[in-house]
Amino acid sequence: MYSWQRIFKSVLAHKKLFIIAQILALLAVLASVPTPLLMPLLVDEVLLHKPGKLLAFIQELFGSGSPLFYTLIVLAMTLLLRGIYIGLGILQSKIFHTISKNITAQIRQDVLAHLQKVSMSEYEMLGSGKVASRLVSDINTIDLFLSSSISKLLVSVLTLAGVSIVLLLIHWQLALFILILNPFVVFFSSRLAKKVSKLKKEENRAIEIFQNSLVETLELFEQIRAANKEEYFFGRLMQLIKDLKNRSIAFSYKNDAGVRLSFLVFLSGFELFRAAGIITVAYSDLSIGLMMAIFGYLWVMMTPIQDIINIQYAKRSADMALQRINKLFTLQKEPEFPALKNPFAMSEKVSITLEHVWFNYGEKKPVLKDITTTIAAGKITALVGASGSGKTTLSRLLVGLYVPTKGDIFYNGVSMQEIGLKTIRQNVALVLQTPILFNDTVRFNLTLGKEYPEDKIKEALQMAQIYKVIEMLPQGLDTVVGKGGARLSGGERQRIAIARMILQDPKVVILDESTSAIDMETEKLLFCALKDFLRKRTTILIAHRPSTIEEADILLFLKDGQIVKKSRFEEYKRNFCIL
Ligand SMILES: Nc1ncnc2c1ncn2[C@@H]1O[C@H](COP(=O)(O)OP(=O)(O)OP(=O)(O)O)[C@@H](O)[C@H]1O
Repeated sequence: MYSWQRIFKSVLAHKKLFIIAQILALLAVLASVPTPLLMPLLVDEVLLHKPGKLLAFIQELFGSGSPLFYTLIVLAMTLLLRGIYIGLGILQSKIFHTISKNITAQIRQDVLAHLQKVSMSEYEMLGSGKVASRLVSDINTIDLFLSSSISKLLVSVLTLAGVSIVLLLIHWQLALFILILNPFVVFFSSRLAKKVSKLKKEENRAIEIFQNSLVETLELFEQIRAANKEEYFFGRLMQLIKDLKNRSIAFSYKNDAGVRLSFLVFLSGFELFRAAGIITVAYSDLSIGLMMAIFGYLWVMMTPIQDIINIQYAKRSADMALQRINKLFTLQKEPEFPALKNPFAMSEKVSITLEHVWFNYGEKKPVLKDITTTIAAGKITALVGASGSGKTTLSRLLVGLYVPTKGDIFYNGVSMQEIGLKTIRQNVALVLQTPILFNDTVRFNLTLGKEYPEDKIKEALQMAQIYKVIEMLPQGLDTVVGKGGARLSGGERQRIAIARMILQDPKVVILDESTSAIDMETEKLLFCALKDFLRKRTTILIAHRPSTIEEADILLFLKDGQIVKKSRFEEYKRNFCIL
């Protein structure tokens, strides 16, 4: 979880950079504070012929001259100081941005590192749009606040302090009047900021809902069109756009009104101070030049005050963004079992034993109920059962995507709790019915980034009965398959997934309806080619087509989450009608 305390600790972790930037900020302020004083002093000392310290300073350095000479010298000094101020400002802002980008990149990495370990059940509840918006816009909001606050807050406070000192030295009564009124501006603005933040929250919620719905509609577009439901789904999106628009209007104009109102307060104060300045000149010894300098300082004060106000706005948005990011950190991780033993390394073939295995998704009723059975090593076991009986759930447990709610699973007699889920997933491969491919090349979809010799890839493709298809593609193995593998047929995608599994060379193979989209003839060829490969391993076949499970040595019958029968295929065929 990230708190502001933790984030600012990370800022301080960049100690060296942070100190350099603070020194630059201090120097920038030192260069900027005296600047507004220079030109107005010329009014008194040159125009009104009351020579003072500035003129004496110029004469000592550059000698005496005409009013034009003095004005040009002061102009040059003013521009130089302003140039130094801007230059130092750019440097320090670069440093502060580097610090804040480092921190936000770290937050992004930490969120991703957490998501990587989140349990599957939590992951299923997450919308990808939701996570994307949190990782992109919420972290940007934090970045905006961080970079503006750490870079501008100190400069603003120092500038205000410096200006206050100069004003007090010029005319303390007028200065007190200005300085006492200014906090009211800040207070009034922060009250406005609070009100606006509520609307911002609603706007963000509307953005999130719209984004989730948009992503889902676009992803399922083909199904939506096939079901003739474009109007319904796109109509829903239109409604969400309207909702978003209304909330955005409410937020943006009120936000704008808030900013303008606070500016109005400032401007009113500004005019009031100017009036007070003229009165002070009329009734005290304040010179016209110094009055003009005070007017100049009023402008100088405007930027830091506005910056402080904006930082408050940014802080409120960033608070909410941080809350949403922290919600991602509350997602439960999958259990981390220590990798104490590796039964897969010990022997060629692996048996699997389930002991009183129960499983339920979240708070729902159990899907698997007290399953105790053994899946023999080196055999092909078919899992048979009605739709919804729990076959896929069982295979997810065997591959270590979920862990049993109660009971345990043993591989060659070693509990999964001593093997670790990572080792299990390395050695147990699950091929799904509808594999979704990466929008990348066929090669990447086969290897997932791991290096394999070309002949191994070819062999896997041949075994999976997909080599000829790939050969015909315009760029062969380097052809990009489209989003989710859209440029390939369902059966081709299934065979690519099987080829990937062959390359992975697992000890246990689970084929969950993974040949359902392949014609029976190719399926037969596939199983013939896979025969030797599967015989050297432990295989679990899930299929509804009797022809697919013909090769199985043993059939396990699942009904309502329980194993109700174990038999051979011949027996199954004989009792088909009874079952
Ligand atoms: N991620 C999930 N969250 C909640 N419930 C789930 C989830 N996946 C499956 N279920 C429920 O678990 C039960 C078993 O589903 P499972 O997919 O394991 O059945 P199956 O035997 O493989 O079915 P099919 O033959 O149709 O693929 C079903 O009632 C299903 O609604």
